Amino acid sequence: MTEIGRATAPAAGTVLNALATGVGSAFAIDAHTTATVELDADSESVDGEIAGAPDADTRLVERCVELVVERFGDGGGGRVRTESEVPMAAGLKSSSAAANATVLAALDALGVDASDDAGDRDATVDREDAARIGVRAAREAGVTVTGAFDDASASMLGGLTVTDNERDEVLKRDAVEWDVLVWTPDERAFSADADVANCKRVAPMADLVADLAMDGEYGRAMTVNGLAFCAALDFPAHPLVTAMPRAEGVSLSGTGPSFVAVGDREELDSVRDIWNTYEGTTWLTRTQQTGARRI
Ligand SMILES: Nc1ncnc2c1ncn2[C@@H]1O[C@H](COP(=O)(O)OP(=O)(O)O)[C@@H](O)[C@H]1O
Ligand SMILES: O=C(O)C1=C[C@@H](OP(=O)(O)O)[C@@H](O)[C@H](O)C1
Repeated sequence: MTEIGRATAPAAGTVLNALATGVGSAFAIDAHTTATVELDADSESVDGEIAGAPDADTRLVERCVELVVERFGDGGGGRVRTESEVPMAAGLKSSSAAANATVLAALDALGVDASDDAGDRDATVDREDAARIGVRAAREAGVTVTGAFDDASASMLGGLTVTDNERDEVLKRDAVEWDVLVWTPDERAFSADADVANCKRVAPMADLVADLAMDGEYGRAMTVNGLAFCAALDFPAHPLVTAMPRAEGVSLSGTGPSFVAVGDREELDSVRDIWNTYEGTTWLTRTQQTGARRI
């Protein structure tokens, strides 16, 4: 018998890149990845497919299904297919969105409820733990440096999180209501290929960003993060400088190449006019508060 589950999870933008110190911060945005999982007791393996990207690496989502079946199921394999609005390897946490959607879809196929509502007595796994399954799969598939629990928790829970990626713990969670401007150049930058040694050199700035974020000064935190990581990862500073007078915060997102600016819509519209002259795609979205869910 085949059991089917479906779920969706949002992408995210960066406040603090965790590659310097292991502490990171991210916020969910309104662009989503959807996963459909079919579990089959007679099948021995899990086959992944990414819509529109036949050559992309499917090990992350296959491992997510395997880990869920190992922990909550009774053997077997199946199929997972993702469809995504999130550009892959562009710094917008496509990997976290795909992993979270897949974990929730696999749980859904097994009839396991995932909820972080303390009053929900039927919940078998809370959403933070569900995100940790995706983080484990990302480590095992080799698509991450720190595990990226910052990105995974923001995508799973919605809103903004600050996390310790060595312990996979949420240090702070907050709701943020921002318009978000994104510039995604055409090139791609896989996190696993990032210059980690150079990121570690900017650790004193990462500590400052963490302090600002823990104090709720997210905009200034982001901008300091942007200056530090553009320098460490050799990305241009001009998208930051042009946005700084108008945005509440602006940063390189993750290991790039996308940039994100947050603030008021009218101010971001004028930044958009400038970023529109850059090659690639400039788009407006909003922060997302509810995180991942089954559908
Ligand atoms: N829609 C998707 N379906 C399945 N796997 C995905 C999807 N999007 C991304 N991934 C996985 O995540 C990897 C990219 O991760 P990463 O370099 O961290 O980029 P990002 O910053 O977008 O998360 C891909 O190589 C692939 O393994
Ligand atoms: O692999 C990792 O451990 C991380 C990758 C980066 O994100 P991207 O995957 O978006 O580049 C970074 O922002 C995050 O804090 C940690």
